[in-house]
Amino acid sequence: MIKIISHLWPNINNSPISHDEKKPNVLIIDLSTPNVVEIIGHACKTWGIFQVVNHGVSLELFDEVESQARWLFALPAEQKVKVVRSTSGATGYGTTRITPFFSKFMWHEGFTIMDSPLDHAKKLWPHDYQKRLAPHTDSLFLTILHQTNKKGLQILKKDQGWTSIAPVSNDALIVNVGDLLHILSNGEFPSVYHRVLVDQTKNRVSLAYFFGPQVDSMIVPLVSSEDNVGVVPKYRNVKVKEYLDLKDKHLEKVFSMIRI
Ligand SMILES: O=C(O)CCC(=O)C(=O)O
Ligand SMILES: [Fe+2]
Repeated sequence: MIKIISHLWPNINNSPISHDEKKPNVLIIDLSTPNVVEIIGHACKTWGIFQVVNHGVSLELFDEVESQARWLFALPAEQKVKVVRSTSGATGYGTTRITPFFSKFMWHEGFTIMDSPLDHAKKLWPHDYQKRLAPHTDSLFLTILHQTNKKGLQILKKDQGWTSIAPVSNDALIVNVGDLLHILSNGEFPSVYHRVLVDQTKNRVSLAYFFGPQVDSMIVPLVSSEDNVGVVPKYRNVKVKEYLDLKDKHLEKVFSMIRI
């Protein structure tokens, strides 16, 4: 599933939301390194988020995607709502899935593409916004993010509070662990809690690729390998669809509902 997200601001001079400038030593991983698998495993255990460089995706492709995204978001509202995502659907134009859990909508618009983005046409664009993307974990295995405005993404790091994560270069990708990998790894790779603050003076476009299994797959905590002798599963087996439905209803409480 791919989501293109935009925070487009009118030309106003409101003071920008301040961003935490702490420089975290989040791992920057060169994918051509020989022991890259171990390094990624370490990053998933310690941070749940890391950056990758030397991934083979060209800067030209990112530039092309960004200009297509800007063109898409600049379309008149009447045209965009023709592909509005239905309340139960995953694809099309609209707000984030976490929106129903917050009293205010997030100021952000997105196009999500899975099979066909041309799902249902229904006008439901909200009018009351908050100027950020609220704290959440991503639901699938891994999220791969490309951001054109380097500021805004923050993760909640134990003992450090909200910590900014900025890509090291224009073509660096940020990768973060999602809930299904958390369950699959029996909590060894915890899904990372993150949010996005938006600077009102700048447009922000981000491209998120959510990597996950088919919805009818069963997620089973991996405890049977040689390294895991004696380890008991912390979560019950759960079908992807069931997990996503539970999360839609209960958001963060979902882990406690499948915990053994
Ligand atoms: O825009 C970003 O940098 C992150 C977006 C995000 O967290 C999401 O879509 O789940
Ligand atoms: Fe996210």
